[in-house]
This record gives sequence, structure tokens and C-alpha cells, in this order.
Amino acid sequence: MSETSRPLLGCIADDFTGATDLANMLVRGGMRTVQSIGIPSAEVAAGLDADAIVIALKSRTTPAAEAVAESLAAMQWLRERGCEQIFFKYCSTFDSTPAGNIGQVSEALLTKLGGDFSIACPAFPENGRTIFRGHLFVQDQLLNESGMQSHPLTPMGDANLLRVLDAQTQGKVGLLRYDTVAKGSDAVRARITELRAEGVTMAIADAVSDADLYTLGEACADLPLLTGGSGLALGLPSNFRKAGKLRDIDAEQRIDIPGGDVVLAGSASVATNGQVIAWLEAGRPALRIDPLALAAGQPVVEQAIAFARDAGQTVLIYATSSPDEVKAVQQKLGAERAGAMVEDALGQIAKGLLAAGVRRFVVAGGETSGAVVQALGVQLLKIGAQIDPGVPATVSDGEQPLALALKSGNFGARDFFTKALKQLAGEA
Ligand SMILES: Nc1ncnc2c1ncn2[C@@H]1O[C@H](COP(=O)(O)OP(=O)(O)O)[C@@H](O)[C@H]1O
Ligand SMILES: O=C(O)[C@@H](O)C(=O)COP(=O)(O)O
Repeated sequence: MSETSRPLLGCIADDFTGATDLANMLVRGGMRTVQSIGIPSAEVAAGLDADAIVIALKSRTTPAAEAVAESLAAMQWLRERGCEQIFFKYCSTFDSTPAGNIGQVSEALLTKLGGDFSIACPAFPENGRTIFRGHLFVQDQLLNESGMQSHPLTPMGDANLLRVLDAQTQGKVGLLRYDTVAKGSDAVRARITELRAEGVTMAIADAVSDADLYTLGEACADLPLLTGGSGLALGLPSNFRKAGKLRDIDAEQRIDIPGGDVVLAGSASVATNGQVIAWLEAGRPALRIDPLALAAGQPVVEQAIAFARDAGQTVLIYATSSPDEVKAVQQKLGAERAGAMVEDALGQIAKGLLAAGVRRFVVAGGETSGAVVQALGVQLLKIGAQIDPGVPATVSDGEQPLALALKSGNFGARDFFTKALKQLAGEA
């Protein structure tokens, strides 16, 4: 337990899978961490006792002004609660559009905190995301050749993060280069002083290894705001530990929830496509949601609920499709409308299955997870053991706990669904 009942680190995540990814990292570092769906209600807040609080927003693709307002409100709540440092978590593939929201939200948080400098570092080497000379790689490919150029909502057409961030910010964007990071935290601190003197307010930080992320975490211990992927959080628990504010305890929740289970996939990302194919190849029951049938008003939700209820075994319900199929649907319905309809349908299916006794949900996709968790009425998640890098098992708080695995579209091995189902049932 920390010496004080006040949380140390306050985090704002721009989507729900991103929030569990960050919470997972902090728990692995020994911080007792909870994830709240939106700003905690007074009732939820009263029972909170954690070293880190992650507020999950669904703001990645909302208009920038809305994302800024929601993020500022979340930060105010975290600051009132006593958090010493604020972490803005976005995607390790820097998911955003030229219209935002990473830059706008970062600048607004920084201004409100009275800060004049922060870093932006989405690197997550354990999942193949590295940054070199300001360019983001996914495994061996530049971001814009990694499959992310075809994302349904936030297609990433440029791997140069300085350029991407510059389009979303008013202040000056700089680079904290790999060779400085390699020299250690004193060199990084010295470079930050120089960057500040040059008028830079946000610097893209190179990181090609976990060691770089530990260096950055240590060097940025005194910055009021950090922004990045979950990898940047690697070094933060040890900052608090060194300051005598954190004691080593087992921060992980045990998860073993009885009841039915289901897999819901609304991600069209490369990894999820592979996981759906693996499920189908194993001959396991699955039903595909057709966005055009939804748009035509067909009873898709009811059919899916009946299919899952009558199958007598765990089913996968998915909208996951190839980039070409997604494009064809988007041309007919519009990207936003198609996305919202699929998300809403999967949320309604989750709600229907909850009523039918399902208590364990494996969900693929960040926006999809947002829709499902909101439809299930979940308010607070406790974090269990990691299933695959970036994805922990979680359990919801409340009278009727649910076990959830909220998977980022591009995370997880091919057998993720099977592995996650086992872990949520307490069998792994
Ligand atoms: N077949 C499809 N056609 C059009 N949009 C789709 C299709 N399948 C999923 N989508 C939408 O694509 C978006 C995927 O986003 P998300 O759930 O965040 O996945 P990821 O984690 O891979 O980014 C969602 O809005 C989802 O509703
Ligand atoms: O940082 C990451 O890659 C993830 O934590 C994340 O944000 C996932 O976003 P989605 O791919 O939209 O699920």
C-alpha cells in the first residue's frame, strides 16, 4: 500500500483498450491501479483506494473541442483527488486524424497544469512499436505501411510523428533523439532544458527499447504531464518507489467469474483479422455481423443473441473484415455511420447476452470495447494478470462482477481469443 491514501498518478486514456493497456503496465510495475469508465461517480469515488487511477474516455475520434473538454474535466477530477503527475495515454500507433486529437488534448492539459513542456512517446517495443528519428515503426515497417494506413476511423498515412503532431498543435514541436536517450537520463534532462530554451513545448521522444523508456521515465519524473503509449509508463512506478511513496505489494486482482462467455470482435485491424481466422479454422461457431444488413434494418442484433444463446458453446460474433470489405461498406454508408452502427449493434448484443447469463466477455477493438463496456453499464475495472502484452484480464466492480478482456485491435497472438476465455474463467 502507498503511505498516503492519495493516488500518485492520474491517467487519462483516449480509449478503453488503451486504458487497460496502461493499467496493465502500471500493475506489472507494482502500482495498485483501477480503471474507471469515465469520471468516477461519487459512489465509486468513495470506495477508491489505489496508487494510480486510469480514467477511460472514448475521445479518440470525437471532435477535438469535445475531447479537450472531456480530458480537462477528467484531469481536474484527478488533481482534486491529489494525483501528483498526469499521464495522457493514446495509441502506440498514434491513432488520430489531422483534425486531432492528440495534439489539442496534450496542449490543453499542459496549459491547464501551468507546464511549458512535455514529451510525446507512443513507443511500445514489446508490441513492436519503436520510434527512431521521430519516425514510428510497427515491427519492421513504417507506420504508414503497417496496415494502419487502412484503419477504418484513423488511417495513419504518415510515419513522421513530428509532422503528424505539428498538424494538431499550435506550439513548437521538437525531437528528443535516440542518441541523446541512449546516453541516459542526465543527457535527456539537459536536452529538455535546451529544447525548452528553443521554445519547444512538445517533443517526440525516440525509443527503440524498454531501456530507452526507463530512461525517459526517470528523466521526466518531475514533468507535470507525460503523454504517450503504455510503454512510457514502464519507468514511472520506480520513480514513486525511489521517492518512498510506493511499497512493493501484489497489485494484481485474481479473476474467476462463473457464467457464460462470448467473444465480440468489432476491430478490422490486422491482428484481429488473424485471430478471427484462427477461430474459424478451428471450426468454432461464429456469426458475422453485416453492416449493410444493419443499415437495412434487419434484426441482426436479435439473431446474434439467439445464435449465441442456442449454440451450447462459446461463440464469436464479429464484424471484422478485410480492408477492401470495410472500404466497400464505408463507400455505401460513410465511415462514421458504419462504425457507429457496428459499435452500437455489438453493444446491444453484449447487453442481450448479459441478460441471458453471459458473465465473461472477450472484446476486440478499442472503440468496440468502449461501446460494449458502456452498454454493460460497467463503471470500474480492477486489473488482473496479463493475457498477452498490452492486454490484461479485468473484473468489473459491483454486485454482479463481470470478467472482461478488452483487446486493442492490433494486439494479441493468433490464439488470443481461446487464451483470454481460459484466463477469464480462472483456468489459466
Ligand atoms: N465491416 C465493417 N465495416 C465498417 N466498419 C467496421 C466494420 N467492422 C468494424 N467496423 C468499425 O471499425 C471500427 C474499428 O475500431 P476499433 O473498435 O477501435 O478497432 P481497433 O482497436 O482495431 O482500432 C469500429 O468503429 C467498428 O464499428
Ligand atoms: O497503445 C495501444 O496500441 C493500445 O493501448 C491502444 O490504444 C489500442 O487502440 P485500439 O487499437 O483502437 O484498440
